[in-house]
Amino acid sequence: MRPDKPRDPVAGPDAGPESPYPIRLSGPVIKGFGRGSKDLGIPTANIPADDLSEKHPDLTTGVYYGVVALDPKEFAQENGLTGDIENSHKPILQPAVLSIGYNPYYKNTVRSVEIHIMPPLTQPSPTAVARPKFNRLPDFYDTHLNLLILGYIRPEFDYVSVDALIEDIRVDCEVARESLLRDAYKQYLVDDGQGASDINEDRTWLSSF
Ligand SMILES: Cc1cc2nc3c(=O)[nH]c(=O)nc-3n(C[C@H](O)[C@H](O)[C@H](O)COP(=O)(O)O)c2cc1C
Ligand SMILES: Nc1ncnc2c1ncn2[C@@H]1O[C@H](COP(=O)(O)OP(=O)(O)O)[C@@H](O)[C@H]1O
Ligand SMILES: [Mg+2]
Repeated sequence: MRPDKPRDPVAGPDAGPESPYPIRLSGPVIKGFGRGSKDLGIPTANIPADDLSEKHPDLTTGVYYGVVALDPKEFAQENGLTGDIENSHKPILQPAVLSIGYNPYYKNTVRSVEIHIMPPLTQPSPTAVARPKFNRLPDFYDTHLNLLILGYIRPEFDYVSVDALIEDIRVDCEVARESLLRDAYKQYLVDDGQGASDINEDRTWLSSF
């Protein structure tokens, strides 16, 4: 059960991702149990755990933050910065919070990798308030997704109620946002021309489909 302790506002070192991060995972968006939207009001794009099992078999289960991109050939997205429909070949890099594991509240028997895509960090955070409306895009099942995991937030827990689970995920969104807003992490989302070559490489990888 979740310990009754206050949560830290950020996770991971301010100086930037520390080994084993960043971790690259890819896959097509698959169907989960259909609970994210229906029970929680929090859609999560599920990808197969195969890539994780192959490349990082020892990665601990838990909640993480990072950056995702969706293949623009399969899913055309509105660019949050301009309001234009982005039909070009340039994918949009988006902040994300994710869960890797067995969802103890639901007692799953197979490990899932589930990603909630958050709105651009330039927009006000919808999850800064209690009982928020979580970010919702049009469905993009089967779309190829690239994910760069940048840091670990917490272990998975069981909860006394669905409301307690939703509230903890709301705080996860805030922790992910504040963590990604730090200078050493922002560069994974936005090319400011100052990024080190390894960060530029990771951004290029994110956009490669
Ligand atoms: C950021 C985040 C944190 C989560 N933390 C937990 C958790 O601590 N315990 C848990 O049982 N499930 C957790 N979940 C998983 C939800 O229970 C899961 O998203 C939901 O069951 C939807 O599953 P579905 O995609 O199969 O429909 C988390 C999900 C997200 C996005
Ligand atoms: N912000 C978002 N983050 C992740 N997926 C989203 C988002 N908005 C819409 N979706 C869509 O919702 C689907 C996930 O909903 P969910 O209720 O978790 O169903 P499932 O159990 O099939 O994963 C994703 O596969 C995606 O197509
Ligand atoms: Mg899901």
